[in-house]
Amino acid sequence: PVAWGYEGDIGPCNWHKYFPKAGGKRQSPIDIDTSATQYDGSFKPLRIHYDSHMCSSLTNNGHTFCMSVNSDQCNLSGGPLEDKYRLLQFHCHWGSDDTKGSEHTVDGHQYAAELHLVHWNTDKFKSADEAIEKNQGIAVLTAFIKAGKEHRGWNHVLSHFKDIKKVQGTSTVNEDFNPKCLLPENQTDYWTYEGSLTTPPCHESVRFIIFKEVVEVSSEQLAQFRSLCVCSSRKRDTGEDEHLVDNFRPIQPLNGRVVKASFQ
Ligand SMILES: CCN[C@H]1CN(CCOCC)S(=O)(=O)c2sc(S(N)(=O)=O)cc21
Ligand SMILES: [Zn+2]
Repeated sequence: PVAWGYEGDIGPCNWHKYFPKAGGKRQSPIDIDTSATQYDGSFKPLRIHYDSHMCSSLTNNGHTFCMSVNSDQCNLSGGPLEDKYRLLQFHCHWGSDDTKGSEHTVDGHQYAAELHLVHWNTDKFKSADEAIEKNQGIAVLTAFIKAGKEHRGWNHVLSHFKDIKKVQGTSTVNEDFNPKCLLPENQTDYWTYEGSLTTPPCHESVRFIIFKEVVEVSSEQLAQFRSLCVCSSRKRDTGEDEHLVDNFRPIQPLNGRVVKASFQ
């Protein structure tokens, strides 16, 4: 597999050389210009049904932490979606400090981090591997994160981070944990548009659903995101660990796409 990252020669400006979709016309993330969004009154209520007995495993894949879920009871439908989608995994993007880290921006404002709950279309496709390449294959529920009061739900995830500090570390999460607790209270106000995976291979298969309400976590909790390392061994020369930070892709051209709003 081709190595890619967020800085230097393997950074986002060069992804298109090995991952041609990265140069496509409906790429993500984007800036949400709230003066140009269009209210769509036709959306049905979003239906987010997760069970909390889903056993899952947390991995550091060198690009983010990834909580993979293997429960067929975690489903998403309604809102702008025509089909039923199943939760595959969730992960985040964050910065080297609290002033940056989100992938999408709102009127040019970047948040400290961004949560992605990734779902695949089980009505149209037989596997996630198939769905990630197809239009309408993926739906990503997205919440912005800012520094503020401590978020107790996040501690269930962060308590496993010591096991995944190094790349390819994996930890099994068995306790009753429902990822719905990571979403904002208001789940009726969101923006939505058609985009892509924000990492290689950048398939243009994603419907983003981005909540307007921002979730607060403490600065100490954000610092724990930054405790993850990007490699499995110590850096050769300095002997220092290289920490996983600024794992967000720059915003991409809208190319005429319209961002819809579920609220006026
Ligand atoms: C580091 C690789 N990130 C990929 C991994 N997956 C692709 C391969 O899937 C195999 C079944 S994914 O579909 O889970 C996915 S969603 C997003 S994002 N940031 O746009 O929400 C990135 C990625
Ligand atoms: Zn993501």
